[in-house]
Amino acid sequence: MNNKKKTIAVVGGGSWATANVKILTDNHTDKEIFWWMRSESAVQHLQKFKHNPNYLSSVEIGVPAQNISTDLKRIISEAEFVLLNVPAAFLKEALKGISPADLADKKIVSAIKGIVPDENLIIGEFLNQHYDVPFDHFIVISGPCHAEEVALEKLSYLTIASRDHELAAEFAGMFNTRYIKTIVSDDIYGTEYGAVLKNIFAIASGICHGIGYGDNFQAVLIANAIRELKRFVDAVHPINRDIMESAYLGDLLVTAYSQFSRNRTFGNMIGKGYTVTSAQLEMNMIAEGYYAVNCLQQVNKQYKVSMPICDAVYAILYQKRAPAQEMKHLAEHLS
Ligand SMILES: NC(=O)c1ccc[n+]([C@@H]2O[C@H](COP(=O)([O-])OP(=O)(O)OC[C@H]3O[C@@H](n4cnc5c(N)ncnc54)[C@H](O)[C@@H]3O)[C@@H](O)[C@H]2O)c1
Ligand SMILES: O=P(O)(O)OC[C@H](O)CO
Repeated sequence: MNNKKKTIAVVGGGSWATANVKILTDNHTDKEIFWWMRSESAVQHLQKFKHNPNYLSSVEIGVPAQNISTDLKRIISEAEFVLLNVPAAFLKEALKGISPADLADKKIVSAIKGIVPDENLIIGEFLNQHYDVPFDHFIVISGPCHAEEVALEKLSYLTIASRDHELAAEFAGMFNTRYIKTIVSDDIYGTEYGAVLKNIFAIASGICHGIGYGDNFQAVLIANAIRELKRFVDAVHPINRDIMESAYLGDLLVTAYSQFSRNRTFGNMIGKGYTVTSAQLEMNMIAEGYYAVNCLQQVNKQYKVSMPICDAVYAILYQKRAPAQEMKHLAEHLS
């Protein structure tokens, strides 16, 4: 394992980027952190007051002022590891000034739980096809972990997945803290798609709650959701995986039940009758599952997996079907 000082560029200015900066700072590995975000006013606020003005503003930031910038090319050029936290829907836009040469020889870590719209690619595939990032240089961070609980230093577990076990272990070493434990995996496809799907299922859970279904129904919905998740990831990347592990079932449970879940909150508003636009405006946060369910419909044309929960969410969000009617129809197909 490589013991020299690590350099890492954190890309994104939202809750998860802020939480990851905190974890990296609290971890004791010798490292220098660089941080990019698109908002100049947020950068200036961070440099002056050492807090992100827009997300997790209680977290004190220890990154030196000169290492925080809106110049993505410079921030990336400084680092060996690049940690992406931009919602998938905005990733293309965020990387538009970046060329494959800028990412050559970097280790790219995705903390994103989404699919790139139009391309319909998960992040590892997108970086490989558009930026020549080899899969051996690619790492995924996932698992049941909300940024808000990181800010509170509540004990959490993250799964670090890479085809290169040593690389995953090296990165996990940069993430372990008193309140973060890491699990190493080699299942990048299952980990990425599992995280994408759990967001869609959390929207379904929120919609059902908003309509008025109770805990008894929610339990059945989630039991069906984990089977739907398994069917899909096994079809896309059939390896021997235990779907009960934290990266799959754990992440589904936290997002479907937590008060901090963006996707559940968004779904709840839809169930209560908000339009998609008004729910999005109300939140100031991104529900990845909204974008993902549209992409997934396209991806699943190839695999033809039976996905009744995803189909119901798609029908409500993109075909303007009435939530109560659609969920009643779904309920007849659950077991
Ligand atoms: N929040 C969490 O607890 C958590 C945990 C694990 C993974 N993630 C993943 O991290 C990624 C980032 O999510 P988050 O929770 O930090 O987001 P967030 O909801 O906290 O913040 C929204 C982010 O989106 C950016 N954004 C909004 N509109 C934009 C636009 N038009 N163009 C470019 N950027 C725009 C904002 O600047 C901000 O960085 C997502 O893929 C999410 O699934 C989040
Ligand atoms: O759990 P949510 O709905 O806040 O989703 C955001 C991230 O995907 C966290 O896993």
